Amino acid sequence: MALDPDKKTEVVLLACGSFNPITNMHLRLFELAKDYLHETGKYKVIKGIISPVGDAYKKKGLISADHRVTMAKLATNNSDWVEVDDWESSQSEWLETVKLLCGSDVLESFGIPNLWKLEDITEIMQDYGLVCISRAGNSTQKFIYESDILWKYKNNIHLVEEWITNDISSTKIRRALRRGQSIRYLVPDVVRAYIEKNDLYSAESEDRNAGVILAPLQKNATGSKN
Ligand SMILES: Nc1ncnc2c1ncn2[C@@H]1O[C@H](COP(=O)(O)OP(=O)(O)OP(=O)(O)O)[C@@H](O)[C@H]1O
Ligand SMILES: O=C(O)c1ccc[n+]([C@@H]2O[C@H](COP(=O)([O-])O)[C@@H](O)[C@H]2O)c1
Repeated sequence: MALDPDKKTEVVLLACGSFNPITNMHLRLFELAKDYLHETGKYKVIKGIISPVGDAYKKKGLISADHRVTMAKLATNNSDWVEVDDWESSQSEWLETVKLLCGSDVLESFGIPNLWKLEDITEIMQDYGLVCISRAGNSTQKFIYESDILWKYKNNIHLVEEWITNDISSTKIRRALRRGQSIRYLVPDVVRAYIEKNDLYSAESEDRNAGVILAPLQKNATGSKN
């Protein structure tokens, strides 16, 4: 049977990360990627999934997965296509990522020695593809030219230039909170209320996992990775 050339490929977008806490920009990533893919005329985005990383990732300042998942769920409650999956966050071991929607800092992290397994990057690129939203100040295109593996699979990388630039990051949200500054209009109101009610971010919480080597690198150091 001949394939229908007008049939659009259905796409599920998966975003991994700490979401510590989730911000309006994380939610914008999905809208930007969906608009971009629809404008190509080839894809139909049917679902978006947010998968917060588990506590075993041990990134500095990472508060408990329970809180991070709850905030992500509150933030997506009124979305009709983006939802939160807590499977990854509830695993006792840190897990490798296999397909994704990401910001360009994550794409650039592919180049950090021993952080990602080469076979994982290859699988993501070859079998699933990647939608990358460029972050203000990042020259992602140049990075793709300079990386052999990214260059090889460049046709599977959808680079979305974010022309309404917005440099919100979770790090900046936590910093503002430590300084007693307002985070209103930077994260969804329900997330802001949850952070305040549970007094989630402080100088103490920022010190969590201080001095711990990130899980992927640690795995590598013990020889179980690569
Ligand atoms: N302003 C932004 N523009 C483009 N991508 C972003 C932006 N903020 C976050 N992302 C992307 O969202 C995903 C999840 O990010 P993560 O949870 O690490 O948040 P973050 O804001 O980057 O956190 P941190 O400040 O702690 O690094 C990653 O793919 C990251 O690149
Ligand atoms: O799969 C891997 O090898 C891998 C290596 C490094 C990072 N990751 C994922 O990338 C995400 C990075 O999140 P963050 O908050 O550190 O920017 C997080 O979801 C990690 O699990 C995944």
